[in-house]
Amino acid sequence: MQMQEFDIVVIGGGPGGLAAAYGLHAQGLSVAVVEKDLWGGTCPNRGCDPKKILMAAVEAQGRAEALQGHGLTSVPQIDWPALMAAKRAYTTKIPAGTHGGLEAAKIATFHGAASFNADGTLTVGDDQLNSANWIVATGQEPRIPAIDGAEWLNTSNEFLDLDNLPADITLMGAGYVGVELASIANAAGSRVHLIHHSDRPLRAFDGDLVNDLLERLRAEGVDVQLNTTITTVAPADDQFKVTTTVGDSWTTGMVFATAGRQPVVDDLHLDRVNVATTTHGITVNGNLQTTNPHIFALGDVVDRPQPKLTPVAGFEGRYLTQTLTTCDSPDIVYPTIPSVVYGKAQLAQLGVTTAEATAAPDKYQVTDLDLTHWYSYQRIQDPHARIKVVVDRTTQHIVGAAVLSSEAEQLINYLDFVIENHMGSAEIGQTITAYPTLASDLSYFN
Ligand SMILES: Cc1cc2nc3c(=O)[nH]c(=O)nc-3n(C[C@H](O)[C@H](O)[C@H](O)COP(=O)(O)OP(=O)(O)OC[C@H]3O[C@@H](n4cnc5c(N)ncnc54)[C@H](O)[C@@H]3O)c2cc1C
Ligand SMILES: NC(=O)c1ccc[n+]([C@@H]2O[C@H](COP(=O)([O-])OP(=O)(O)OC[C@H]3O[C@@H](n4cnc5c(N)ncnc54)[C@H](O)[C@@H]3O)[C@@H](O)[C@H]2O)c1
Repeated sequence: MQMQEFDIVVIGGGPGGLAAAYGLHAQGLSVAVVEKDLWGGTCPNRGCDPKKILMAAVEAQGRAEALQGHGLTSVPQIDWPALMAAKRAYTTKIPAGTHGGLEAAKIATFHGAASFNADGTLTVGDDQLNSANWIVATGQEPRIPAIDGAEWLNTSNEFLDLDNLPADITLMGAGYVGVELASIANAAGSRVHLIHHSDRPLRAFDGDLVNDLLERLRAEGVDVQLNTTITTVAPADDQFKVTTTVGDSWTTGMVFATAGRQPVVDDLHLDRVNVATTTHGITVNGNLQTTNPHIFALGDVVDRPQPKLTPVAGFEGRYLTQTLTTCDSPDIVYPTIPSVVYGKAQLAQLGVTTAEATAAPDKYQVTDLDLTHWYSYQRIQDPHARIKVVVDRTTQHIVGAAVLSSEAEQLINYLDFVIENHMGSAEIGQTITAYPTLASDLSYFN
Protein backbone atom coordinates (compact mmCIF):
# COMPACT_ATOMS: atom_id res chain seq x y z
CA MET A 1 0.00 0.00 0.00
CA GLN A 2 1.33 3.43 -0.97
CA MET A 3 2.41 5.76 1.82
CA GLN A 4 0.03 8.72 2.33
CA GLU A 5 1.80 11.93 3.38
CA PHE A 6 0.45 14.72 5.64
CA ASP A 7 1.74 17.72 7.54
CA ILE A 8 -0.11 16.56 10.66
CA VAL A 9 -1.84 13.34 11.62
CA VAL A 10 -4.10 13.56 14.67
CA ILE A 11 -4.77 10.23 16.41
CA GLY A 12 -8.12 10.40 18.21
CA GLY A 13 -11.29 12.10 16.97
CA GLY A 14 -12.48 13.46 20.35
CA PRO A 15 -12.86 17.11 21.43
CA GLY A 16 -9.10 17.61 21.84
CA GLY A 17 -8.02 16.00 18.58
CA LEU A 18 -10.77 17.72 16.61
CA ALA A 19 -9.90 21.17 18.01
CA ALA A 20 -6.32 20.67 16.83
CA ALA A 21 -7.34 19.20 13.46
CA TYR A 22 -9.72 22.03 12.54
CA GLY A 23 -7.28 24.67 13.80
CA LEU A 24 -4.31 23.30 11.87
CA HIS A 25 -6.40 22.75 8.75
CA ALA A 26 -7.54 26.38 8.93
CA GLN A 27 -3.86 27.40 8.98
CA GLY A 28 -3.37 25.65 5.63
CA LEU A 29 -1.74 22.41 6.76
CA SER A 30 -2.70 19.04 5.26
CA VAL A 31 -4.33 17.21 8.16
CA ALA A 32 -5.60 13.68 8.73
CA VAL A 33 -7.60 12.41 11.72
CA VAL A 34 -7.66 8.76 12.79
CA GLU A 35 -10.46 7.41 14.98
CA LYS A 36 -10.85 3.78 16.01
CA ASP A 37 -14.31 3.93 17.51
CA LEU A 38 -16.97 6.67 17.61
CA TRP A 39 -16.21 9.94 15.80
CA GLY A 40 -16.53 12.74 18.36
CA GLY A 41 -14.88 10.77 21.17
CA THR A 42 -15.97 10.33 24.76
CA CYS A 43 -17.68 13.64 25.58
CA PRO A 44 -20.54 13.70 23.06
CA ASN A 45 -20.97 9.91 22.73
CA ARG A 46 -20.51 8.47 26.23
CA GLY A 47 -19.47 11.32 28.52
CA CYS A 48 -20.50 14.90 29.26
CA ASP A 49 -23.32 15.37 26.77
CA PRO A 50 -25.39 12.17 27.19
CA LYS A 51 -24.83 12.38 30.95
CA LYS A 52 -26.14 15.94 31.01
CA ILE A 53 -29.21 14.98 28.95
CA LEU A 54 -30.11 12.42 31.63
CA MET A 55 -29.28 15.04 34.25
CA ALA A 56 -31.87 17.44 32.81
CA ALA A 57 -34.63 15.23 34.21
CA VAL A 58 -32.78 14.86 37.50
CA GLU A 59 -32.42 18.64 37.86
CA ALA A 60 -36.10 19.22 37.04
CA GLN A 61 -37.12 16.63 39.62
CA GLY A 62 -34.84 18.26 42.21
CA ARG A 63 -36.35 21.69 41.56
CA ALA A 64 -39.86 20.28 41.95
CA GLU A 65 -38.95 18.43 45.16
CA ALA A 66 -37.60 21.64 46.69
CA LEU A 67 -40.88 23.45 46.00
CA GLN A 68 -43.12 20.83 47.64
CA GLY A 69 -45.19 22.81 50.17
CA HIS A 70 -44.07 26.03 48.50
CA GLY A 71 -46.46 26.00 45.58
CA LEU A 72 -45.96 22.59 43.95
CA THR A 73 -47.81 19.46 44.95
CA SER A 74 -46.24 16.52 43.16
CA VAL A 75 -42.79 15.30 42.24
CA PRO A 76 -42.30 14.23 38.61
CA GLN A 77 -41.15 10.64 38.10
CA ILE A 78 -38.46 9.72 35.58
CA ASP A 79 -39.54 7.52 32.69
CA TRP A 80 -36.19 5.84 32.00
CA PRO A 81 -36.93 4.41 28.53
CA ALA A 82 -38.29 7.78 27.36
CA LEU A 83 -35.31 9.63 28.86
CA MET A 84 -32.94 7.15 27.23
CA ALA A 85 -34.73 7.67 23.91
CA ALA A 86 -34.14 11.43 24.28
CA LYS A 87 -30.47 10.76 24.97
CA ARG A 88 -30.15 8.43 21.98
CA ALA A 89 -31.89 10.94 19.72
CA TYR A 90 -28.89 13.15 20.44
CA THR A 91 -26.02 10.64 20.57
CA THR A 92 -26.90 8.47 17.57
CA LYS A 93 -26.28 11.43 15.24
CA ILE A 94 -22.88 12.34 16.70
CA PRO A 95 -20.48 9.97 14.93
CA ALA A 96 -21.85 10.50 11.41
CA GLY A 97 -22.26 14.24 12.01
CA THR A 98 -18.70 14.56 13.27
CA HIS A 99 -17.29 12.53 10.40
CA GLY A 100 -19.38 14.47 7.90
CA GLY A 101 -18.04 17.74 9.30
CA LEU A 102 -14.45 16.60 8.79
CA GLU A 103 -15.18 15.43 5.24
CA ALA A 104 -16.94 18.70 4.41
CA ALA A 105 -13.88 20.59 5.65
CA LYS A 106 -11.71 18.33 3.44
CA ILE A 107 -9.77 16.94 6.38
CA ALA A 108 -8.65 13.38 5.58
CA THR A 109 -10.16 10.71 7.84
CA PHE A 110 -9.19 7.12 8.62
CA HIS A 111 -11.24 4.70 10.69
CA GLY A 112 -9.29 2.11 12.64
CA ALA A 113 -6.82 1.69 15.48
CA ALA A 114 -3.63 3.65 14.79
CA SER A 115 -0.32 1.98 15.56
CA PHE A 116 3.19 3.42 15.16
CA ASN A 117 5.86 1.50 13.28
CA ALA A 118 9.55 1.46 14.21
CA ASP A 119 10.38 3.72 11.22
CA GLY A 120 8.07 6.43 12.62
CA THR A 121 5.20 5.86 10.18
CA LEU A 122 1.67 4.88 11.20
CA THR A 123 -0.49 1.91 10.28
CA VAL A 124 -4.30 2.15 10.30
CA GLY A 125 -5.79 -1.06 8.95
CA ASP A 126 -4.57 -1.31 5.35
CA ASP A 127 -3.41 2.32 5.27
CA GLN A 128 0.14 3.55 5.82
CA LEU A 129 0.53 7.20 6.89
CA ASN A 130 3.54 9.44 7.16
CA SER A 131 3.58 12.93 8.62
CA ALA A 132 5.94 15.76 9.55
CA ASN A 133 4.33 15.91 13.01
CA TRP A 134 1.82 13.83 14.96
CA ILE A 135 -0.68 14.60 17.70
CA VAL A 136 -1.81 11.81 20.02
CA ALA A 137 -5.26 12.60 21.45
CA THR A 138 -6.48 9.11 22.37
CA GLY A 139 -8.20 9.97 25.67
CA GLN A 140 -8.92 7.75 28.63
CA GLU A 141 -11.11 4.71 29.23
CA PRO A 142 -12.70 3.29 32.40
CA ARG A 143 -10.28 1.46 34.70
CA ILE A 144 -11.51 -1.95 35.79
CA PRO A 145 -10.17 -2.80 39.27
CA ALA A 146 -8.56 -6.26 39.49
CA ILE A 147 -11.05 -7.86 41.86
CA ASP A 148 -12.53 -11.33 42.02
CA GLY A 149 -15.35 -11.19 39.45
CA ALA A 150 -14.00 -8.19 37.52
CA GLU A 151 -15.54 -9.71 34.37
CA TRP A 152 -19.01 -8.84 35.74
CA LEU A 153 -18.22 -5.15 36.13
CA ASN A 154 -19.83 -2.61 33.82
CA THR A 155 -18.73 0.99 33.24
CA SER A 156 -20.21 4.42 32.59
CA ASN A 157 -20.32 3.44 28.89
CA GLU A 158 -23.00 0.82 29.63
CA PHE A 159 -24.80 2.96 32.24
CA LEU A 160 -25.30 5.81 29.78
CA ASP A 161 -26.96 3.43 27.31
CA LEU A 162 -29.09 1.19 29.55
CA ASP A 163 -32.44 0.11 28.04
CA ASN A 164 -33.76 -0.44 31.55
CA LEU A 165 -32.40 0.75 34.86
CA PRO A 166 -32.13 -2.09 37.42
CA ALA A 167 -34.02 -1.66 40.69
CA ASP A 168 -30.73 -1.85 42.57
CA ILE A 169 -27.24 -0.88 41.37
CA THR A 170 -23.79 -0.67 42.91
CA LEU A 171 -21.16 1.89 41.98
CA MET A 172 -17.55 1.15 42.83
CA GLY A 173 -15.82 4.52 43.40
CA ALA A 174 -17.23 7.93 44.37
CA GLY A 175 -15.35 10.20 41.97
CA TYR A 176 -16.96 12.47 39.39
CA VAL A 177 -18.49 9.56 37.49
CA GLY A 178 -19.65 7.59 40.55
CA VAL A 179 -21.35 10.56 42.20
CA GLU A 180 -23.04 11.72 39.00
CA LEU A 181 -24.30 8.25 38.08
CA ALA A 182 -25.53 7.81 41.68
CA SER A 183 -27.57 11.03 41.36
CA ILE A 184 -29.10 9.92 38.08
CA ALA A 185 -29.95 6.36 39.13
CA ASN A 186 -31.31 7.45 42.50
CA ALA A 187 -33.55 10.08 40.91
CA ALA A 188 -34.78 7.48 38.42
CA GLY A 189 -35.89 5.20 41.25
CA SER A 190 -33.04 2.73 41.61
CA ARG A 191 -31.64 1.80 45.03
CA VAL A 192 -28.01 2.92 44.75
CA HIS A 193 -24.97 1.70 46.69
CA LEU A 194 -22.07 4.15 46.27
CA ILE A 195 -18.95 2.47 47.62
CA HIS A 196 -15.70 4.35 48.12
CA HIS A 197 -12.42 2.91 49.35
CA SER A 198 -11.17 5.96 51.30
CA ASP A 199 -12.72 8.46 53.69
CA ARG A 200 -12.35 11.39 51.28
CA PRO A 201 -13.95 11.19 47.82
CA LEU A 202 -13.59 14.02 45.29
CA ARG A 203 -10.27 15.24 46.71
CA ALA A 204 -10.00 18.19 44.34
CA PHE A 205 -13.10 19.73 45.95
CA ASP A 206 -13.66 21.42 49.31
CA GLY A 207 -13.97 18.75 52.04
CA ASP A 208 -16.88 20.39 53.88
CA LEU A 209 -18.88 20.76 50.68
CA VAL A 210 -18.13 17.15 49.70
CA ASN A 211 -19.45 16.08 53.11
CA ASP A 212 -22.57 18.23 52.59
CA LEU A 213 -23.08 16.60 49.19
CA LEU A 214 -22.66 13.07 50.54
CA GLU A 215 -25.11 13.87 53.37
CA ARG A 216 -27.60 15.08 50.81
CA LEU A 217 -27.17 11.89 48.74
CA ARG A 218 -27.68 9.82 51.90
CA ALA A 219 -30.82 11.84 52.76
CA GLU A 220 -32.11 11.12 49.26
CA GLY A 221 -31.69 7.39 49.92
CA VAL A 222 -28.26 6.59 48.43
CA ASP A 223 -26.33 3.99 50.44
CA VAL A 224 -22.99 5.82 50.66
CA GLN A 225 -20.24 3.67 52.18
CA LEU A 226 -16.79 5.18 52.77
CA ASN A 227 -13.59 3.31 53.75
CA THR A 228 -15.07 0.27 52.03
CA THR A 229 -13.60 -1.76 49.19
CA ILE A 230 -15.52 -4.25 47.10
CA THR A 231 -13.52 -7.49 46.99
CA THR A 232 -15.83 -9.85 45.09
CA VAL A 233 -18.63 -9.69 42.56
CA ALA A 234 -20.30 -13.03 41.81
CA PRO A 235 -23.43 -14.01 39.86
CA ALA A 236 -26.42 -14.81 42.10
CA ASP A 237 -29.42 -16.03 40.09
CA ASP A 238 -30.07 -13.17 37.65
CA GLN A 239 -28.33 -10.66 39.92
CA PHE A 240 -24.89 -10.22 41.53
CA LYS A 241 -23.64 -10.71 45.05
CA VAL A 242 -21.20 -8.01 46.17
CA THR A 243 -18.83 -8.57 49.10
CA THR A 244 -16.68 -5.92 50.76
CA THR A 245 -13.57 -5.84 52.93
CA VAL A 246 -15.66 -5.00 55.97
CA GLY A 247 -17.42 -8.35 55.51
CA ASP A 248 -20.69 -6.87 54.33
CA SER A 249 -22.53 -8.30 51.31
CA TRP A 250 -25.67 -7.58 49.32
CA THR A 251 -27.41 -8.54 46.09
CA THR A 252 -27.59 -5.98 43.30
CA GLY A 253 -28.77 -5.80 39.70
CA MET A 254 -25.60 -4.39 38.13
CA VAL A 255 -22.17 -3.31 39.37
CA PHE A 256 -20.34 -0.41 37.71
CA ALA A 257 -16.63 0.28 38.00
CA THR A 258 -16.46 4.03 38.66
CA ALA A 259 -12.97 3.80 40.13
CA GLY A 260 -11.23 6.16 37.73
CA ARG A 261 -10.04 6.21 34.13
CA GLN A 262 -6.76 5.21 32.47
CA PRO A 263 -4.91 6.52 29.40
CA VAL A 264 -5.65 4.77 26.09
CA VAL A 265 -2.17 3.96 24.73
CA ASP A 266 -1.97 0.19 24.25
CA ASP A 267 -2.74 0.08 20.49
CA LEU A 268 -0.29 2.85 19.69
CA HIS A 269 3.05 1.03 20.28
CA LEU A 270 4.57 4.25 21.59
CA ASP A 271 7.69 2.34 22.64
CA ARG A 272 8.56 1.91 18.94
CA VAL A 273 8.83 5.70 18.55
CA ASN A 274 10.49 6.51 21.88
CA VAL A 275 7.48 8.18 23.48
CA ALA A 276 7.66 7.88 27.26
CA THR A 277 4.55 7.21 29.34
CA THR A 278 3.63 6.86 33.00
CA THR A 279 0.58 5.15 34.50
CA HIS A 280 -1.09 8.59 34.30
CA GLY A 281 -0.52 9.04 30.57
CA ILE A 282 1.92 10.35 28.00
CA THR A 283 4.82 12.43 29.30
CA VAL A 284 4.94 15.91 27.71
CA ASN A 285 6.89 19.12 28.22
CA GLY A 286 5.44 22.63 28.45
CA ASN A 287 4.82 22.60 24.68
CA LEU A 288 2.80 19.36 24.92
CA GLN A 289 5.72 17.73 23.09
CA THR A 290 6.47 14.12 23.98
CA THR A 291 9.93 12.60 24.34
CA ASN A 292 9.86 12.24 20.52
CA PRO A 293 10.16 15.84 19.18
CA HIS A 294 7.78 15.16 16.25
CA ILE A 295 5.04 13.67 18.40
CA PHE A 296 2.77 15.88 20.54
CA ALA A 297 -0.03 14.82 22.88
CA LEU A 298 -3.06 16.54 24.35
CA GLY A 299 -6.28 16.00 26.28
CA ASP A 300 -7.11 13.18 28.65
CA VAL A 301 -4.24 10.94 27.48
CA VAL A 302 -1.58 13.37 28.75
CA ASP A 303 0.09 13.04 32.15
CA ARG A 304 -0.48 16.57 33.45
CA PRO A 305 -2.07 17.84 36.67
CA GLN A 306 -4.90 19.76 34.97
CA PRO A 307 -8.36 18.18 35.37
CA LYS A 308 -9.34 15.87 32.50
CA LEU A 309 -12.17 17.90 31.01
CA THR A 310 -13.48 18.68 27.53
CA PRO A 311 -12.68 22.43 27.65
CA VAL A 312 -9.12 21.59 28.75
CA ALA A 313 -8.66 19.22 25.79
CA GLY A 314 -10.04 21.88 23.43
CA PHE A 315 -7.77 24.56 24.90
CA GLU A 316 -4.77 22.29 24.37
CA GLY A 317 -5.86 21.65 20.77
CA ARG A 318 -5.96 25.40 20.12
CA TYR A 319 -2.59 25.82 21.87
CA LEU A 320 -1.00 23.20 19.59
CA THR A 321 -2.49 24.90 16.55
CA GLN A 322 -0.63 28.02 17.57
CA THR A 323 2.58 26.23 18.52
CA LEU A 324 2.81 24.13 15.37
CA THR A 325 2.14 27.02 12.99
CA THR A 326 4.35 29.74 14.48
CA CYS A 327 8.04 29.91 15.34
CA ASP A 328 7.20 31.24 18.78
CA SER A 329 6.27 28.46 21.19
CA PRO A 330 5.95 29.61 24.81
CA ASP A 331 4.89 26.95 27.31
CA ILE A 332 1.16 26.40 27.63
CA VAL A 333 -0.43 28.58 30.31
CA TYR A 334 -3.90 27.50 31.38
CA PRO A 335 -6.59 29.97 32.39
CA THR A 336 -8.62 29.28 35.54
CA ILE A 337 -10.35 25.91 35.07
CA PRO A 338 -13.83 25.41 36.59
CA SER A 339 -14.87 21.89 37.61
CA VAL A 340 -18.46 20.86 38.34
CA VAL A 341 -19.90 17.57 39.62
CA TYR A 342 -23.49 17.65 38.37
CA GLY A 343 -26.63 16.53 40.21
CA LYS A 344 -29.61 17.98 42.08
CA ALA A 345 -26.93 19.67 44.16
CA GLN A 346 -23.97 20.67 42.01
CA LEU A 347 -20.48 20.79 43.50
CA ALA A 348 -18.12 23.27 41.88
CA GLN A 349 -14.51 24.35 42.27
CA LEU A 350 -12.58 27.22 40.72
CA GLY A 351 -9.17 28.85 41.16
CA VAL A 352 -7.34 28.88 44.50
CA THR A 353 -8.75 26.05 46.61
CA THR A 354 -9.92 26.57 50.17
CA ALA A 355 -7.20 24.14 51.29
CA GLU A 356 -4.51 26.25 49.57
CA ALA A 357 -6.00 29.43 51.03
CA THR A 358 -6.21 28.04 54.55
CA ALA A 359 -2.54 27.03 54.32
CA ALA A 360 -1.58 30.66 53.46
CA PRO A 361 -3.72 32.81 55.83
CA ASP A 362 -1.51 35.91 55.36
CA LYS A 363 -2.21 35.87 51.63
CA TYR A 364 -5.83 34.74 51.42
CA GLN A 365 -9.11 35.20 53.25
CA VAL A 366 -11.80 32.52 53.02
CA THR A 367 -15.44 33.50 53.58
CA ASP A 368 -17.89 30.65 54.17
CA LEU A 369 -21.45 31.71 53.35
CA ASP A 370 -24.68 29.82 53.95
CA LEU A 371 -26.75 31.02 50.99
CA THR A 372 -30.01 29.26 51.83
CA HIS A 373 -31.58 32.48 53.14
CA TRP A 374 -30.35 34.64 50.27
CA TYR A 375 -33.14 35.75 48.01
CA SER A 376 -31.89 33.82 44.94
CA TYR A 377 -31.87 30.52 46.83
CA GLN A 378 -34.91 31.14 49.07
CA ARG A 379 -36.95 31.71 45.91
CA ILE A 380 -36.18 28.17 44.71
CA GLN A 381 -35.96 26.70 48.24
CA ASP A 382 -32.47 25.37 47.60
CA PRO A 383 -31.84 23.28 50.73
CA HIS A 384 -28.01 23.30 50.72
CA ALA A 385 -26.72 26.41 48.97
CA ARG A 386 -23.25 27.25 50.31
CA ILE A 387 -20.23 29.06 48.92
CA LYS A 388 -16.68 29.53 50.12
CA VAL A 389 -15.02 32.51 48.48
CA VAL A 390 -11.24 32.99 48.45
CA VAL A 391 -10.08 36.62 48.30
CA ASP A 392 -6.50 37.83 47.85
CA ARG A 393 -5.84 40.07 50.88
CA THR A 394 -3.58 42.42 48.94
CA THR A 395 -5.68 43.08 45.85
CA GLN A 396 -9.09 42.26 47.37
CA HIS A 397 -9.79 40.35 44.16
CA ILE A 398 -11.72 37.09 44.19
CA VAL A 399 -9.24 34.34 43.31
CA GLY A 400 -11.12 31.13 44.10
CA ALA A 401 -14.48 29.66 45.01
CA ALA A 402 -16.08 26.41 46.09
CA VAL A 403 -19.85 26.12 45.67
CA LEU A 404 -22.57 23.61 46.48
CA SER A 405 -26.02 24.50 45.16
CA SER A 406 -28.49 23.62 42.45
CA GLU A 407 -27.18 26.72 40.62
CA ALA A 408 -23.43 26.10 41.07
CA GLU A 409 -22.74 25.50 37.37
CA GLN A 410 -23.96 29.00 36.51
CA LEU A 411 -22.42 30.76 39.48
CA ILE A 412 -18.98 29.22 38.92
CA ASN A 413 -18.92 30.49 35.34
CA TYR A 414 -19.74 34.04 36.48
CA LEU A 415 -16.96 33.76 39.05
CA ASP A 416 -14.61 32.44 36.36
CA PHE A 417 -15.23 35.67 34.45
CA VAL A 418 -14.65 37.64 37.68
CA ILE A 419 -11.34 35.89 38.37
CA GLU A 420 -10.07 36.10 34.79
CA ASN A 421 -10.80 39.84 34.80
CA HIS A 422 -9.11 40.42 38.19
CA MET A 423 -12.22 41.70 39.86
CA GLY A 424 -13.32 42.11 43.48
CA SER A 425 -16.49 43.63 44.88
CA ALA A 426 -15.27 47.14 43.98
CA GLU A 427 -14.94 46.27 40.29
CA ILE A 428 -18.13 44.18 40.26
CA GLY A 429 -19.90 47.19 41.80
CA GLN A 430 -19.13 49.13 38.64
CA THR A 431 -21.26 46.74 36.57
CA ILE A 432 -25.03 46.54 36.25
CA THR A 433 -26.52 43.07 35.96
CA ALA A 434 -30.14 41.98 35.72
CA TYR A 435 -31.80 41.79 39.14
CA PRO A 436 -32.65 39.51 40.92
CA THR A 437 -30.30 36.90 39.48
CA LEU A 438 -27.21 34.96 40.48
CA ALA A 439 -25.12 37.61 38.74
CA SER A 440 -26.58 40.38 40.86
CA ASP A 441 -25.43 38.48 43.98
CA LEU A 442 -21.78 38.67 42.86
CA SER A 443 -20.94 41.94 44.56
CA TYR A 444 -21.87 40.45 47.96
CA PHE A 445 -19.34 37.62 47.73
CA ASN A 446 -16.21 39.36 49.07
C1 LIG B 1 -19.18 9.65 32.10
C2 LIG B 1 -18.31 10.85 31.78
C3 LIG B 1 -18.82 12.12 31.99
C4 LIG B 1 -18.04 13.24 31.70
N1 LIG B 1 -18.57 14.47 31.95
C5 LIG B 1 -17.84 15.57 31.66
C6 LIG B 1 -18.40 16.87 31.85
O1 LIG B 1 -19.54 17.03 32.30
N2 LIG B 1 -17.64 17.95 31.53
C7 LIG B 1 -16.37 17.81 31.03
O2 LIG B 1 -15.73 18.82 30.72
N3 LIG B 1 -15.81 16.60 30.85
C8 LIG B 1 -16.52 15.48 31.16
N4 LIG B 1 -15.98 14.23 30.95
C9 LIG B 1 -14.57 14.14 30.44
C10 LIG B 1 -14.53 14.38 28.92
O3 LIG B 1 -15.35 13.44 28.27
C11 LIG B 1 -13.08 14.24 28.46
O4 LIG B 1 -12.26 15.12 29.20
C12 LIG B 1 -12.93 14.56 26.98
O5 LIG B 1 -13.72 13.71 26.18
C13 LIG B 1 -11.44 14.41 26.59
O6 LIG B 1 -11.28 14.60 25.22
P1 LIG B 1 -10.07 13.89 24.43
O7 LIG B 1 -10.19 14.39 23.03
O8 LIG B 1 -8.81 14.09 25.16
O9 LIG B 1 -10.37 12.33 24.50
P2 LIG B 1 -11.64 11.48 24.04
O10 LIG B 1 -12.87 12.29 23.99
O11 LIG B 1 -11.65 10.28 24.92
O12 LIG B 1 -11.29 11.06 22.53
C14 LIG B 1 -10.23 10.19 22.25
C15 LIG B 1 -10.58 9.38 21.02
O13 LIG B 1 -9.42 8.67 20.59
C16 LIG B 1 -9.82 7.43 20.06
N5 LIG B 1 -8.67 6.51 20.07
C17 LIG B 1 -8.07 5.92 21.14
N6 LIG B 1 -7.04 5.16 20.75
C18 LIG B 1 -6.97 5.25 19.40
C19 LIG B 1 -6.12 4.69 18.41
N7 LIG B 1 -5.09 3.89 18.71
N8 LIG B 1 -6.36 4.99 17.11
C20 LIG B 1 -7.38 5.82 16.77
N9 LIG B 1 -8.20 6.38 17.67
C21 LIG B 1 -8.00 6.12 18.95
C22 LIG B 1 -10.94 7.01 20.99
O14 LIG B 1 -11.78 6.05 20.37
C23 LIG B 1 -11.65 8.33 21.24
O15 LIG B 1 -12.72 8.53 20.35
C24 LIG B 1 -16.73 13.08 31.20
C25 LIG B 1 -16.22 11.80 30.98
C26 LIG B 1 -17.00 10.70 31.26
C27 LIG B 1 -16.44 9.32 31.03
N1 LIG C 1 -18.66 16.68 35.55
C1 LIG C 1 -17.49 16.48 34.97
O1 LIG C 1 -16.82 17.42 34.56
C2 LIG C 1 -16.96 15.09 34.82
C3 LIG C 1 -17.79 14.00 34.97
C4 LIG C 1 -17.24 12.73 34.82
C5 LIG C 1 -15.90 12.58 34.55
N2 LIG C 1 -15.12 13.67 34.43
C6 LIG C 1 -13.67 13.52 34.17
O2 LIG C 1 -13.32 12.18 34.11
C7 LIG C 1 -12.31 11.90 35.07
C8 LIG C 1 -12.51 10.52 35.59
O3 LIG C 1 -13.63 10.47 36.47
P1 LIG C 1 -13.81 9.23 37.40
O4 LIG C 1 -14.94 9.46 38.31
O5 LIG C 1 -13.80 8.02 36.55
O6 LIG C 1 -12.44 9.19 38.20
P2 LIG C 1 -12.01 9.93 39.54
O7 LIG C 1 -10.56 9.74 39.64
O8 LIG C 1 -12.60 11.28 39.66
O9 LIG C 1 -12.73 9.06 40.68
C9 LIG C 1 -12.53 7.71 40.88
C10 LIG C 1 -12.53 7.48 42.37
O10 LIG C 1 -12.58 6.08 42.63
C11 LIG C 1 -11.74 5.81 43.71
N3 LIG C 1 -11.35 4.41 43.65
C12 LIG C 1 -10.27 3.88 43.01
N4 LIG C 1 -10.27 2.54 43.17
C13 LIG C 1 -11.37 2.22 43.90
C14 LIG C 1 -11.89 1.01 44.36
N5 LIG C 1 -11.30 -0.16 44.11
N6 LIG C 1 -13.05 1.05 45.08
C15 LIG C 1 -13.67 2.23 45.34
N7 LIG C 1 -13.19 3.41 44.96
C16 LIG C 1 -12.07 3.41 44.22
C17 LIG C 1 -10.58 6.77 43.54
O11 LIG C 1 -9.90 6.99 44.76
C18 LIG C 1 -11.27 8.00 43.05
O12 LIG C 1 -11.63 8.86 44.12
C19 LIG C 1 -12.45 12.97 36.12
O13 LIG C 1 -11.25 13.20 36.80
C20 LIG C 1 -12.89 14.14 35.31
O14 LIG C 1 -11.75 14.80 34.84
C21 LIG C 1 -15.62 14.92 34.56
